[in-house]
Amino acid sequence: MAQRYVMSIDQGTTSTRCILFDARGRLVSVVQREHQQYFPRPGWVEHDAAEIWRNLSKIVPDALAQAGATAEQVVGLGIANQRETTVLWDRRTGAPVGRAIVWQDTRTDRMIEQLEREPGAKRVRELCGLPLTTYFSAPKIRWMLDQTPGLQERAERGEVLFGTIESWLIWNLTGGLHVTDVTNASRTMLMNLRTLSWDAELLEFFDIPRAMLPEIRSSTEVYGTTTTVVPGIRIAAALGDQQAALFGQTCFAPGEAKCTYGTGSFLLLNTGQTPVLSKHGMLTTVGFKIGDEPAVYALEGSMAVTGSLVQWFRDGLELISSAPEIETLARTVQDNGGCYIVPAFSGLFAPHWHSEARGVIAGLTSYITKGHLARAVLEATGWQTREVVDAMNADSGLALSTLKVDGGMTADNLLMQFIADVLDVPVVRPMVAETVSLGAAYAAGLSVGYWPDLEGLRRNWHRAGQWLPAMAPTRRDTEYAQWRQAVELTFGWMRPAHDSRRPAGTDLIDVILDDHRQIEHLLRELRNEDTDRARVLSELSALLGAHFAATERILHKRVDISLDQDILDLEAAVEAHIRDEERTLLNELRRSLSPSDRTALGRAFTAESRNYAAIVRTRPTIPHDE
Ligand SMILES: Nc1ncnc2c1ncn2[C@@H]1O[C@H](COP(=O)(O)OP(=O)(O)O)[C@@H](O)[C@H]1O
Ligand SMILES: O=P(O)(O)OC[C@H](O)CO
Repeated sequence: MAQRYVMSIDQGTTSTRCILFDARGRLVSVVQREHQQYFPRPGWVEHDAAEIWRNLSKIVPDALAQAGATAEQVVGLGIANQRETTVLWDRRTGAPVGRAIVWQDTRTDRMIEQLEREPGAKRVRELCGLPLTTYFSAPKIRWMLDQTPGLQERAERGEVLFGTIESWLIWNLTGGLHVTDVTNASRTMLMNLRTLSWDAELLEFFDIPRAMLPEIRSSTEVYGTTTTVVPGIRIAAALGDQQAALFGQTCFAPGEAKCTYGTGSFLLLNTGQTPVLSKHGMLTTVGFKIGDEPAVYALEGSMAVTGSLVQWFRDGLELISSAPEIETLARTVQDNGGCYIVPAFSGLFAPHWHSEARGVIAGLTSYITKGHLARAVLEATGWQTREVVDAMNADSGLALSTLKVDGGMTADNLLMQFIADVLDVPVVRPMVAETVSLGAAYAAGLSVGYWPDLEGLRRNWHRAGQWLPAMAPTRRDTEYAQWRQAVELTFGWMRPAHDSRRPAGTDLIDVILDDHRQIEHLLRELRNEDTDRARVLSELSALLGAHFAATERILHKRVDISLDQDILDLEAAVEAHIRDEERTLLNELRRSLSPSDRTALGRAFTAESRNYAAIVRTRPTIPHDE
């Protein structure tokens, strides 16, 4: 009989991998393709979902060809994917709406500041287990719906669909099945952690139409069969990549944990069948759900920037030409020379969750060489792990006794030793380093009966590397204190919009767009019956007055909108003003103004708004309609 395989796809932040595994969990073939990273503005990160799909279409047949196998020999396909990254697409044509917004993207930081002030903000974490930050899908969806006129209405009619990457890939592979798995759904901020279904309160909070959302399914079940690329393969599992790694590391029992060190790093602890809400900055997430069995939950400590700091050292600073060279360079010195790098490139994730933080290099003196910087880069991953483990221990009431690791950075011995040193526990690495792919394969294999049970999978786990702690406690404590001091320096760098502390040099177009988004937000708030209308009307009145005054004085454009009119008429007039300005005036300004003019006018516009706010506090406000 012909050999049978499980196929897994790992759609990661930087590349997509297709791997065939045999029954003993051994790799039979591996094909990988990178996709382009788009950084259109500081803090923005985008992917082209169509490119990711094209890459997948190439690597799947290539992986089969490399193994000399046919589709009939594949018992099932498991998909693991970068989580949270948000794709919108047209149900009819299947074309993505703009680029996908990647999990690292911080463009919604101001929106988050505003949402935090909303009455329902406190409930969000209780319902979905996640803090309000730029990281998750809901604010990204909201941002996309706000950007394109008419998109919200189309989403309400179900003409525009949302999915995380596995959902997008399954849609394409099956010719239109719109599903997501429960682990990915648990990263959107829209799923209720206990009912495992979309939550009405959360949908209303973010104003996201239910019609655009996929159906939530288990992590292991046959969703459908591929109809394209290589037709006839059962899609038998899907998991977020970090949950897939938890599965691949066979952390099936409560108390078992792993940390995957890739672009970012993610430590997950299996907490069993009850969700544990963190008091120390961990996320509560779904670990996996096997068929009809109850879901298994996890606590997660997410570190946004770890391997990507090494990439920045290589590509941004050009101090090394390949990632492994960082270890060689770091070994040219004995220690970090007092230098710390806190890579808050996407704000700070666990356990701090400061969307407005930005990175620092602290402790610079003329003594510091690129060797010290290389050490500081690696140590940043170690210290971030320490912060996460401390928080995890505090939440679970247990002390982690060993850390199972995997991912690209585990090739770095100096780093692995440093992690063992700062955690003061052994660090162990399994034989198969491709744990994400292996986890997706395990889940798919279980789903179709290729592997009978979890115990059999456990027996496949073999230790390949171990690092034991060797750092003196006093050194550990002193350096940890310095790290924490450096972390504090990153807080509060980016200020929210409409905060009087907004930096004076803000770009004009951004200032106007910020005003528009804030005005729309207040109008939306007015439609909410539970809202404090008097407060919102007074905020809206102040903002409209300041915005119109600045538009007239700085842009010399007359605004014929009276604040003294019925709220419905005012709403229509304001919406027309926003539409008109964004279609015409802003594009003209983009074409005609130089960057320095934009900054100067942005400063003037902000100053004029503030001036108005200061002198017109007693001017008439929008009339109450009750
Ligand atoms: N020897 C090394 N030392 C430190 N970092 C490394 C080393 N080798 C690879 N990396 C980092 O690991 C990351 C790649 O790991 P991988 O698990 O493939 O990531 P992902 O799945 O997130 O794409 C890159 O960010 C790279 O900079
Ligand atoms: O694709 P990776 O390995 O960088 O993982 C990304 C995470 O899933 C983001 O939450």
